[in-house]
Amino acid sequence: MIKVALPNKGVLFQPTLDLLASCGYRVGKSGSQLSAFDPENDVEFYFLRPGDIPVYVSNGILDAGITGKDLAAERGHSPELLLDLNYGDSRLCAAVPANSPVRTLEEVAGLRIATSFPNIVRQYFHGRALKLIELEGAVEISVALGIAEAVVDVVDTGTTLRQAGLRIVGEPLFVSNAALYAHPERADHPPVRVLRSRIEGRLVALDYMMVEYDCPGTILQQACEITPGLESPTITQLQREGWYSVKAMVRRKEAHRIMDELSSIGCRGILLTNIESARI
Ligand SMILES: Nc1ncnc2c1ncn2[C@@H]1O[C@H](COP(=O)(O)OP(=O)(O)OP(=O)(O)O)[C@@H](O)[C@H]1O
Ligand SMILES: O=P(O)(O)OC[C@H]1O[C@H](OP(=O)(O)OP(=O)(O)O)[C@H](O)[C@@H]1O
Ligand SMILES: [Mg+2]
Repeated sequence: MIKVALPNKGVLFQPTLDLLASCGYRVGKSGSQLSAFDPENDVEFYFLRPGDIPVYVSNGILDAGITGKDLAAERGHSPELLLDLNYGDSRLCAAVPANSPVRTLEEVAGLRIATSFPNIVRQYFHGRALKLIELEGAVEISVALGIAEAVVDVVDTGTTLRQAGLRIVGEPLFVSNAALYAHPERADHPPVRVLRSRIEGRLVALDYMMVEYDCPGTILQQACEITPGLESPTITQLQREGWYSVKAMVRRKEAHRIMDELSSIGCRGILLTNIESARI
C-alpha cells in the first residue's frame, strides 16, 4: 500500500480529484474526512493543507503527494518532483498601489512587503535585507490597511490585485503549477511508478486525439504524410476495392486543421475522437 497526500480544499482540490478519477483511482472526500482508502489500487489518500503536503512527503511520512510548486519551494522541503501537472498555474508577483511611482522590483525591495511566501521573496532578492510582513492570506488588503507598501502574492487572473487597486511590478518572482511529488526513496516504488505513469498517460491523452478516415489508394501516401501518427498510422483495407481505412494519433491543437487538409485531398468519413489515456 502507498500513502498519497492530496490538497484538502482550494483551487487544487477538485482538479486533483478529477485527475485521479480519470486515472482509475477511487477517491472522494466528504465533509471533514481526512483520509480515504482505495482498495482496488491499495492506496490510502490523505487530505491535507496544500502547504503542508511537501513536509509530509519530504519526511517520508507519506510516499507521494500533489500540491503547488510554489508551496513546496516556500516550505523549503524538497520532495522529488515526478511530474508537472496541467492545472494550478499561477505566478508569484510583486504589486504596488496603481498610483505608486514604483516601477521596478529593485525599488519594491526597499519597501515594506506583505507576503505569504517570505522564503521565496528572500531567495529572489538573494538574501538582501528586506522589510517583510508575513501574512497567512488575503495579502492584497495589507497595503490599504497600512501595514505594507507592497505585496508579493499569488496571481492567476489578476482580478484580486486589480480589485485591491494594485498594479504588478516587474517579472514574476516564481511561476508555479500543480505537481506530483514523491519521497526520493519511494519514487521507484512500483505503486508510485504506477501512479506516475497513469497520470502521465492521462496528460499525454489530453494532448492528443485519434483521427480515423477512409481514402483511395491513389492518395494514401499523401494522406499518411498528413497523419504520420506517433510510430506510424494504422492502415486497413476496406471491402471497397482500392480503398483504405487509416487511424492515427494527432496533436489536439492541430486536429481540426488536419481534418480540413484530409478532406481537401479527397479523404472521406473523417472521425475525430478523444483518448481517455495513453502509454506511448
Ligand atoms: N487563483 C488561485 N488562487 C490561489 N491559488 C492558486 C490560484 N491559482 C493557482 N493557485 C495555486 O494553488 C496553490 C494554493 O492553493 P490554495 O490557495 O487553494 O491553498 P491555500 O492558499 O493554502 O488555501 P487558502 O487559500 O484557502 O488559504 C498554490 O500553489 C497556488 O500557486
Ligand atoms: O489573480 P486571481 O485570479 O484573482 O487569483 C489570485 C488570488 O487567489 C488567491 O487567493 P486565495 O483564494 O487562495 O485566498 P488566500 O489569498 O487567502 O490564499 C491568491 O492568494 C490571490 O489572492
Ligand atoms: Mg490561497
